[in-house]
Amino acid sequence: MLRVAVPNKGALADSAAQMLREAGYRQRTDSKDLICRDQANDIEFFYLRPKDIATYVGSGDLDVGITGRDLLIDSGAPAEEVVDLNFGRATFRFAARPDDVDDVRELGGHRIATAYPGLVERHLSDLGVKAEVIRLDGAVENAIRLGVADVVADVVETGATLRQAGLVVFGEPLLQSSAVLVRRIDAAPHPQAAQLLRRLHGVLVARRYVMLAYDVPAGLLDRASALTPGMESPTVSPLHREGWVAVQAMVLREDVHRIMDELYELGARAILVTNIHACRL
Ligand SMILES: Nc1ncnc2c1ncn2[C@@H]1O[C@H](COP(=O)(O)OP(=O)(O)OP(=O)(O)O)[C@@H](O)[C@H]1O
Ligand SMILES: O=P(O)(O)OC[C@H]1O[C@H](OP(=O)(O)OP(=O)(O)O)[C@H](O)[C@@H]1O
Ligand SMILES: [Mg+2]
Repeated sequence: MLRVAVPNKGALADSAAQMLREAGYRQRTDSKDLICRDQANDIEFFYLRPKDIATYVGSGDLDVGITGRDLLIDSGAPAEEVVDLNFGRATFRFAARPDDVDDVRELGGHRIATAYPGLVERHLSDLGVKAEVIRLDGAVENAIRLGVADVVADVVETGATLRQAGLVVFGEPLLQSSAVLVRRIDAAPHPQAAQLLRRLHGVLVARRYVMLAYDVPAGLLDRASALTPGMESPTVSPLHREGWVAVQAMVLREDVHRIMDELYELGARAILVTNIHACRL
């Protein structure tokens, strides 16, 4: 049975459970449950703090897990990213009072408060900067106001928390983070892990693409196909009406309205868009 770590609460928990549901797996119905066994798929989910997930996976106690890229790096665990799951996007940045520090090269000798000390220390050592890293559990923006630190290093999503604390970001982001599937480095192949990965890929594709169907005069098929090349090639079926064909192809969701306009101008009609619920490519 495959043992999978899933965030139990916080910024990644709901989206992770939603994605696993879309991939056809059973998920807990009570947010207090810490384990959910999906017998039919031979897989067991363990709900854990996202900060601990890379540690469990790196030690081999669990086979794979969903966590943040920043948390994976922070842990220093022997685990690696298998796929970007395209949710929980955030940047990880330095911030300080305006007109205080505004360049990472000026960080030497400063006190940096963070809940991600492993990530920050690694970054500073890569830059060759010697600073004091103060490990806090959260609400790190307050550390400056309270005189505990001069700089914070934290997750920034909308920037609202920093703004309210009167802080501004400086320097390049340390990292662009998002939710990722992780496994132990050098993990042996596992059939259920391969199935999980295939299903998650299916969800990612189903979210990014829609199915486009339209009718077009056969003489315009080449030009229409160039607009909708699909994955391998569009499906073309005969229509009862002489000289017309029906076409079906996957297109990127973000492009669909532009493509529909172009198809209509070309002469295509009955242009329909439908969602894809799941797929294996
Ligand atoms: N707005 C956000 N705040 C915090 N973390 C976020 C946000 N958006 C995405 N993330 C990502 O979520 C992960 C942190 O999740 P975690 O559950 O530990 O933090 P949290 O939601 O702040 O929960 P808590 O503060 O209750 O521990 C990181 O990978 C981080 O990059
Ligand atoms: O850029 P924003 O959209 O404001 O989001 C980022 C903020 O949200 C998180 O804090 P959280 O509310 O989880 O509190 P915490 O610091 O106690 O973890 C994170 O630590 C940042 O402070
Ligand atoms: Mg938090």
